[in-house]
Amino acid sequence: MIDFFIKVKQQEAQDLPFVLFKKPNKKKLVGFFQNNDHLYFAENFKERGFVFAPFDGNQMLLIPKEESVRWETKISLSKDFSVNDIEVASEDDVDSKQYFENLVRKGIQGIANGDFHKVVASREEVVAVPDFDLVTVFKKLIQYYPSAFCYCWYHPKIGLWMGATPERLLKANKKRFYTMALAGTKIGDDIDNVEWKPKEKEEQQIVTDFILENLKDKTSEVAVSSPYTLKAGKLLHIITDIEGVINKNSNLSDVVKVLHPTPAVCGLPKEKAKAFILANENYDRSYYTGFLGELNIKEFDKHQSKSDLYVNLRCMNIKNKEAHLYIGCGITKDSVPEKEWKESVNKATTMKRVL
Ligand SMILES: C=C(O[C@H]1C=CC=C(C(=O)O)[C@@H]1O)C(=O)O
Repeated sequence: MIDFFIKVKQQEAQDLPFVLFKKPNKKKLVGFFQNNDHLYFAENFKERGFVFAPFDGNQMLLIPKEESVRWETKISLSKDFSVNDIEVASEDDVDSKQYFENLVRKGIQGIANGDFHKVVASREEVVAVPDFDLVTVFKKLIQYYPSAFCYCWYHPKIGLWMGATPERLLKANKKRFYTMALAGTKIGDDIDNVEWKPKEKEEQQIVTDFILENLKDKTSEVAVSSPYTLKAGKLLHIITDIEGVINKNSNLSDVVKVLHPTPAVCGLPKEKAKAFILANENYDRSYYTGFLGELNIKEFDKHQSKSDLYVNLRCMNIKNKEAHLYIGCGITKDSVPEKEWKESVNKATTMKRVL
């Protein structure tokens, strides 16, 4: 069998769609290589393949299982992969900083007016990448972020996206499901010695409550963990695990509709926060804060099909020798615009480190 990355290069040379991905804390790298350049869509979550869905709208792209070949390989993670911290906030950022801080202020005002409890404000940052090489960058991504879902997705009619996300949207195996409530951000890597402030704890509890409340009539036997700290590169977040059973009269599609877009990427209540985002952010989120992953995939030796979907965070779109990075921050009544800007700068380094 030829080398996995030679297969990737061949697919790239033929300008055909593909996706490469590695799940959190796993060493298996998987590729779905589509046989033609059609654009396929998933409509009802009954399809099989790899789905790539935008933040807004229902056009979920699909690399169908029956129109692609699946490859896998084992990767070895080098133990001390040293990641240099890079200075990112510069004078050039003054306009973006001002724009973003104003957006945060508007969000805080919306909360004060009672329009919503929480909203996620985001921005786009463009970095020149004249010598971009997909395989080199993807290899760094999987080395730097072993605990993330790392992916590289390409379609000649849509473009190239890459990311390393800490947020799982939904894992479903027949009727059993798992999801997480994620919120709060701190710089650091010591998960045992982190002190979360009441503001962050409260922000995360709101997310857990939202998920439980909204899944109530679609699921049963729901179990909830205590909140704990999750490491995502140089950042830490609070998460709560939630699992249970999807009711007989509900299905995967119903559960995804409840969860997406999650309060970690949109806000609460969902529709009002979404309307604020669409009206006030000065760019189109496109696939950032959408979701992606395997849909109804049967593993080699097992008979059950599984879906495993992630939220498209800490990601970038490569076009015309530029990397478009996307970064967002959860805004609550206690947010401070300058601090939220700094948090967005820290989050942007997740992708900048691999470029
Ligand atoms: C929206 C993003 O992060 C979300 C996920 C975790 C923590 C978040 C926060 O603390 O604001 C965000 O809700 C992003 O990284 O672009």
